[in-house]
Amino acid sequence: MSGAALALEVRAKRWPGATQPLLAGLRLAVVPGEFVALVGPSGSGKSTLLGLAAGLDTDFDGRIERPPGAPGVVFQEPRLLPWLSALDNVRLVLHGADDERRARDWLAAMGLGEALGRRPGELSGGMQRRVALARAFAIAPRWLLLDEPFVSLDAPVAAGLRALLLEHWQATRALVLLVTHALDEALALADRVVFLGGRPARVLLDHRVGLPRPRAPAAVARHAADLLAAHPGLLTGSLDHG
Ligand SMILES: Nc1ncnc2c1ncn2[C@@H]1O[C@H](COP(=O)(O)OP(=O)(O)OP(=O)(O)O)[C@@H](O)[C@H]1O
Repeated sequence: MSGAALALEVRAKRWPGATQPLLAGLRLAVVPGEFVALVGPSGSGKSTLLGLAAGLDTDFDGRIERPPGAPGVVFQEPRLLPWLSALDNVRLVLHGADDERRARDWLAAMGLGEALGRRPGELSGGMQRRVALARAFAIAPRWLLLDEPFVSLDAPVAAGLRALLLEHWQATRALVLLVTHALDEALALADRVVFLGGRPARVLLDHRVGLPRPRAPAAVARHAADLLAAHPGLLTGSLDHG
């Protein structure tokens, strides 16, 4: 595996108190420049796996190779510092003389140019998520870990942010691992969609999307229908793995 890839090998991940591992026998590699979406039913361990990838959780049996540098991470909860303005939440991760300008530019790109001085408590949930995205992109990371970054946003806002993510990914060729429960979102964005499921959870299917970009919603919907027809039970994690 190339030194800049993300390679996850999880022989077993068990949370304290659980009778059986949540994840077992799971292997997943993402190469530089690749966009991989991780899809699976609620509770299948997607966020747990992202925590292992990020190195935030080291309590597991297995091995992880990471790309150099810190990842840009967006959690399900925006995790902003409540006492800092939107601008300062982004500036916090930046260094250098032009940190304020870069933070302003990223927040403006997220449509938050008017909200720079507001604290997280004065922002809607969707606006807080956009600050978290700006913070993740602003460090120009070689790798991005995104946990349901577009969930519970208004549809047009989510669509705009997906387009921004794709633009950023294409410009930087960062490696992206995106957790989502939405198959259409995964197929619209990713090069590969990796389906988790079973108990303990493992990779049920590693699917190369192969649709040309840009991807029209109708083409994505057709691809999703074909995939589900070929693999019934894929989204409930009950695929017969043979
Ligand atoms: N900090 C924790 N301590 C103990 N158990 C945990 C912890 N975090 C997660 N779990 C357990 O792991 C299971 C899977 O959680 P996880 O959030 O990884 O799944 P998920 O696939 O991301 O789910 P969702 O799609 O609902 O976000 C949970 O049902 C819970 O039992």
